[in-house]
Amino acid sequence: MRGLAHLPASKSEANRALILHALAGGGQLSNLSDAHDTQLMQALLAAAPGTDQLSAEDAGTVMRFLTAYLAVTGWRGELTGTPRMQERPIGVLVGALRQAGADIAYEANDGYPPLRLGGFAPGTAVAGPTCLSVRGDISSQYISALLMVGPYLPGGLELTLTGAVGSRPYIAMTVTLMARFGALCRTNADATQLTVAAGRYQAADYTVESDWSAASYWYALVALGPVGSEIMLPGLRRHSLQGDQAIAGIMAHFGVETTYLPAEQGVQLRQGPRLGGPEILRLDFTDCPDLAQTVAVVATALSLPVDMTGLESLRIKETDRIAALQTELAKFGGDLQEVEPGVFRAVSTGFRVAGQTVATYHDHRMAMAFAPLAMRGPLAVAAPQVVRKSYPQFWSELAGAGFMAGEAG
Ligand SMILES: O=C(O)C1=C[C@@H](OP(=O)(O)O)[C@@H](O)[C@H](O)C1
Ligand SMILES: C=C(OP(=O)(O)O)C(=O)O
Repeated sequence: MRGLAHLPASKSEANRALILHALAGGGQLSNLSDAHDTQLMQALLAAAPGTDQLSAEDAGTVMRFLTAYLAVTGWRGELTGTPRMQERPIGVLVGALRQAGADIAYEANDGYPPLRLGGFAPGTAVAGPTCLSVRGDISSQYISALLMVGPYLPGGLELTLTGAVGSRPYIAMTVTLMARFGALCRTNADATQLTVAAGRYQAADYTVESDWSAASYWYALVALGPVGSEIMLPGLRRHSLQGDQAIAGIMAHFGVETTYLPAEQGVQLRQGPRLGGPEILRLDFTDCPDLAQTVAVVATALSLPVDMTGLESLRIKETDRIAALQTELAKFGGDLQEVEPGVFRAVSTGFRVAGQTVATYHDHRMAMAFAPLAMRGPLAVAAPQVVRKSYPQFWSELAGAGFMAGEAG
């Protein structure tokens, strides 16, 4: 395996920075990637003033962050997405924005895109902040979207989170980036209430970090590769804003050692001894749902059973990722069953890689999570171009590392 792989920049950081930059009206953003979700956010922000028809395509962050941004900036028009996006819920966010004074209607099904935005008319005689309350167990993207427009709501925003809250590191990332652009966001002790001061963002420069979610596929390659496999990943930081940095700790269980290089040069991955542990490892993906597919594939391929929890949000992502994993793992002799409510056990039933074709369900992570199985035998990936959503160079980087990228016929 080649010694170095290039990662894309984080689409989560980039799409927040783009919204904050648009509201601030200045500053220099560096290391924006050519990932489609990032390119799309840039293109739609630029196009919005001159059009009344926008499509967020299949990009969750674009759909949710733009809904809030367009609402408070008084944009009028239709915001839609792919057929799959029209199945991904947005009712919690729309409900909150309506309460804040946004005119938003559903064009087809209640609670789902496409949306018709008809302007913003917040109350005027407000004493204190705009108080909104949202549940936190469907998508943290609603919360990030509301926080980012918080300074522009009358009196600022007091946001109460109810119930279980998933993907918390993404909320923390939002708060940190808002601070970079000069907005003050305070959190109470149990992190159920977030208060954003009214004001205006200030122009700021920001360099987007490389993407830890994308790094997870290189961790998988090292875990499944021959003894001595190693790879360097430039651009990853020890002090990351990304919750998917959790992959470093998770993959230690599968024998991948992470070394942070000096001066934030990146990380070096090396296959080493596996951490000892219980017979069946238990891992919680509540805070890092995008890592679940990578880990399910590695665990089954290595015959190291894992009980996976916190997978609830996987059903409403680019595809139903639990169903997709179950179908595709079964082709190789892997199994993912719900052994008790909310606990999915990933196990091998005689794992073998021998020319199977992986279906990808319009989901970049299905393609990239299964690709490392090439370390164990030949396989084909259907519709490989799905990777463009977050990691357009994935196949060329794999080829550079010694793999022949081949498309399924
Ligand atoms: O805010 C973000 O950048 C994201 C939040 C997560 O979504 P949920 O909050 O819906 O879990 C994650 O799965 C997605 O890829 C990116
Ligand atoms: C869930 C994802 O993206 P989004 O929700 O932004 O479409 C993802 O990239 O895994």
